[in-house]
Amino acid sequence: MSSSNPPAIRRVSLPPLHEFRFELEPKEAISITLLQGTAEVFGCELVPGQPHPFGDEVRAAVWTSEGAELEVAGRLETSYESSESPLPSYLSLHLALARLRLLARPSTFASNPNADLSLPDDEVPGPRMMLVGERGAGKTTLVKTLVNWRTREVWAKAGGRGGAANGGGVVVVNLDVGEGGCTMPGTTSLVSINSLLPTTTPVSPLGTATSSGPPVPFPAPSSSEWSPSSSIDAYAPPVNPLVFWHGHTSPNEHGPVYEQLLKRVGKALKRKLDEGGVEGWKAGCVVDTPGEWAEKKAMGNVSKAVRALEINIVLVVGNERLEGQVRKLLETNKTVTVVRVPASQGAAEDDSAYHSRVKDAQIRSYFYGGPAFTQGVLSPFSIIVKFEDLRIVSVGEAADTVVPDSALPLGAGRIVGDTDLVPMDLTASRTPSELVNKVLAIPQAGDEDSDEERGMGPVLGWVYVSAIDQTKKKVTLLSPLPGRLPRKTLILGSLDWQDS
Ligand SMILES: Nc1ncnc2c1ncn2[C@@H]1O[C@H](COP(=O)(O)OP(=O)(O)OP(=O)(O)O)[C@@H](O)[C@H]1O
Repeated sequence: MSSSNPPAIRRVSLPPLHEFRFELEPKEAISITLLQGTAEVFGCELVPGQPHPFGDEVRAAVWTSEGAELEVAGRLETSYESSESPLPSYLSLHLALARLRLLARPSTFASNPNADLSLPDDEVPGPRMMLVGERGAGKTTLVKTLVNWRTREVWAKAGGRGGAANGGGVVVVNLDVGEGGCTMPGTTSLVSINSLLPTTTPVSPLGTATSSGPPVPFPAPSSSEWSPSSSIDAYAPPVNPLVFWHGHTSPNEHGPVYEQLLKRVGKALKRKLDEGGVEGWKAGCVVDTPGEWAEKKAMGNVSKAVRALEINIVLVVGNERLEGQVRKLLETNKTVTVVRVPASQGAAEDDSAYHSRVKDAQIRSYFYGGPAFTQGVLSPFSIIVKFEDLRIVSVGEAADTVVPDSALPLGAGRIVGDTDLVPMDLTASRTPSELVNKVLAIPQAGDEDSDEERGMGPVLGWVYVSAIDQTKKKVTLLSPLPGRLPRKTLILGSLDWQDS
């Protein structure tokens, strides 16, 4: 332990099928040690005798199937035991998914050149499941839990840890631009998960795409307050996602761009599932969606995503009313099954201040690493770029400010298309206020590629605008890597952050 002051210690005897739920206040940090029995946090097992650190206002729960004795060290004001855990129904769902994966069968048409093409295709796809639920229903947590159980299942079959490296990992698709998942907020992403996803802080719940080398732990805090030691074993695992930049934290902002991204994600998912070998294809995908989609006015997005991602199971996380609405929405779609699980009473909608603190911490972690329990230290670089070496653009930005189509004279087109790139005038007087503190995406597509490919294609990473000097015609950027920018074109959205 990292300080001289001994921590408050308490024992928790958790009966079978109970949860020990806790919500940390900003200055609180605890460690939980499993003394007896078995227990897990969102599908990731606690290792007996090893202190597991938690901090940074995380809200989580330890669940036990057969009973557990826990030691909780550190100050913790809000915690309680609950006998009303939805985990048994989540476990039944996991078993049902495991069965569907067993029954999945690739088309014989692809492998048999002599197949009779007049017969119907005999492909039985694995589960491609999308979660729908209100904000704070626990969708991301359930995604994490199901993925962890899948990883443990594959490891058990392969005879031990790391077995999933041979394939069989589920593809996690994050359509919730409000949170980063494993990368920057304002993005949609796809990633095949083959490692356990521990919970230590609210940052990087689905792994981390930022580690560029072996993790270097943060130094222990110097305050006399006790704090648990961080453990590299409990870090969010490094993952390698394919990421598309929306640039905004609500799917309703620049809706047409978001819709285009859905189609891109759909195509990328097909490729990703094919690349994962037969076991990966059978494992299918789990898709996290924005809580906004559970509202009646935004629910149309559910059917759009079902079509774009070829979803065959829509999992409603919540009440029967929402289930009824989703069933009605999808009643003409015969290839989709709608099922429901209850939301966890431990899950709660995060208030906007908390949400914004987590968003800031997620952006910070991309550049500086951390929080200490979730990821090691990273050291970003400050780079100065001349105006002439930069082209900062927005995607279809001006389209929102022009009049609607219906108000245009007959035959006249819109000034800017939904996905056109609109360059920013770096010399304009309003530019510093619009640019400083913004996060800019670096497209994978090269400067010679089409506007559409740069604006809507996957991204390499991000830089942050620290300052602009219009007299010297230079922009100061914070970058995860030193040296020249890999692309001249950088894409602006509305994602901002204070590097303090
Ligand atoms: N069983 C539980 N006990 C305690 N806290 C929980 C539990 N399940 C989830 N939480 C917490 O509740 C909060 C909301 O959960 P989560 O982020 O999974 O919901 P969500 O439906 O994805 O929300 P959003 O739509 O806003 O993204 C999170 O802080 C999460 O850690």
